[in-house]
Amino acid sequence: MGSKTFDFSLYAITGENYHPGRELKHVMEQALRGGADIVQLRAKDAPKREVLEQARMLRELTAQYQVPLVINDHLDIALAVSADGVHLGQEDLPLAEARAILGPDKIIGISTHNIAQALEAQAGGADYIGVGPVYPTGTKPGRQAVTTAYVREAAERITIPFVAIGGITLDNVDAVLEAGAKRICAVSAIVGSSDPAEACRAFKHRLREYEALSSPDSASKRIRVNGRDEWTHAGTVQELVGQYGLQGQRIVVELNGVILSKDAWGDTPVSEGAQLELVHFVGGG
Ligand SMILES: Cc1ncc(COP(=O)(O)OP(=O)(O)O)c(N)n1
Ligand SMILES: Cc1nc(C(=O)O)sc1CCOP(=O)(O)O
Ligand SMILES: [Mg+2]
Repeated sequence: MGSKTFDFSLYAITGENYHPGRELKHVMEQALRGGADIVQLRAKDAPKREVLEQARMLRELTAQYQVPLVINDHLDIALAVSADGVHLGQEDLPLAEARAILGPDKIIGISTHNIAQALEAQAGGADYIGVGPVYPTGTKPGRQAVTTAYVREAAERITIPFVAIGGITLDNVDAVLEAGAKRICAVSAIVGSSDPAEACRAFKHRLREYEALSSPDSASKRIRVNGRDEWTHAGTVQELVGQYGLQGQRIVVELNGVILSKDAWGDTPVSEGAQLELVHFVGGG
């Protein structure tokens, strides 16, 4: 992925401690199949050489799914594997220094825990900020939760993309979306799930529902997808496929009972009342 045009709603972060006995590649591929639309490699305990190998593997995997890869903490590894960017916390290399090293085209995300830090990161040219930890989490034990009050404040005052993070699960995500988050991030609720693909699909479903609810404008269309009523802003079938996190995957699209060739997706409008079947083939070969 060469350019910085990126947007996302579901951000998946690695966390090897959460899936003993299951390979990192397998777990993250499941997350991508389920619709994660940005991936971060976060390996706090591994030796640097191992982090580099994991980064190489994830670079290849995320490229297959046309999803950006961000490296936590390590700018050198991000550069070595041509990752799309880095994520830095308040104790890490400052944004200005990171930008000077990485240049304007790489994504830089900054963790923030209060609105002053968020405004500073925004003014300093961050591409997105993390807002958290919204809830207490075993992934960062001992960190005080900022609660949904900070999510609400970020939604009111921050104009760059922000992603809510920390203790977010399928049981509490509605409150986070209700507070105004349009992007959410999870470690344990995705990679610690016995079915990361299904966890991602469920998160994406909630994100889509809130997106449609929060912007009931004239572009919102009622459609039926795989037997369920949904709202969408997608103009074309291609956009709809992206909205479902299925870009780059092996799928067949049936629109109003007719199978649509992939070449036609970009030119075929999604109209009010359209009935779609998105048939997703799982497995290799
Ligand atoms: C998307 C996102 N938000 C916040 C963090 C936390 O970064 P940081 O504060 O530097 O803590 P560590 O992850 O390095 O322990 C993140 N990684 N990603
Ligand atoms: C890595 C991280 N950063 C946070 C922050 O608030 O900056 S919260 C967090 C942990 C996220 O993991 P889980 O989804 O398992 O709670
Ligand atoms: Mg860090």
